[in-house]
Amino acid sequence: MKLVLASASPRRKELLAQLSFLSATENKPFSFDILAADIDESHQKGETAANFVVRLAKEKAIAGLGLYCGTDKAVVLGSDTIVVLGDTILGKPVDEADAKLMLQSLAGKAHKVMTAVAVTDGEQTLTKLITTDVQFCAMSEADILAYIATGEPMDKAGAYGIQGLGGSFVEAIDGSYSAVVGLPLVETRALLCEMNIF
Ligand SMILES: Cc1cn([C@H]2C[C@H](O)[C@@H](COP(=O)(O)OP(=O)(O)OP(=O)(O)O)O2)c(=O)[nH]c1=O
Repeated sequence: MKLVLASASPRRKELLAQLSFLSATENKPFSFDILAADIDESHQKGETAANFVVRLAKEKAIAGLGLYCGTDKAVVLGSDTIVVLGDTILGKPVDEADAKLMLQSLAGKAHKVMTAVAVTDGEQTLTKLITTDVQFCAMSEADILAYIATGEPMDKAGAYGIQGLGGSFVEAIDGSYSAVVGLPLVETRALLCEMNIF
């Protein structure tokens, strides 16, 4: 059985590699292939944030299985992360002005980070949704501009990375740190166990 990560995210690659060292069935880390599954990530009218993020994770896994060309049977993992502030869903900023608006809206407030993981082998598709509460400290305009100037916000949901410089603005977190970074370790490991990867 081949494990395939359907993701272009370097964070997801690192987190899955971390899990691979805990493989109980063999005395060596399991290997996995990586491919980028490009899907339409637009939100559908009326769709809840939870349904949206789970749907995207599933679509990435299923699209990844369609792209996989190997001869072994594959289990493909897809994941998606969004930031939810009240009724507003924040994905990745489209440009710096968008990043500024996102950070201004998050500053001094609490929001939720939702990460969904899906694994599929073509016969069964399993999903998990993890929601984490994150409290941001107040940010001045200068803080926001300085942070955007580092470039870090641009490829991240909500325009920040808790694992990087953005961690300086995170006052408190209640939930899964790895899920905020992009791949919840405990739940992903459980899904991979269910698919007999561990
Ligand atoms: C909130 C937050 C998000 N992120 C990242 C995780 C995801 O990579 C990204 C959200 O975008 P996603 O669309 O979930 O993922 P992606 O486009 O980077 O990768 P792929 O779809 O190919 O798997 O934001 C952080 O790295 N740190 C954080 O603190």
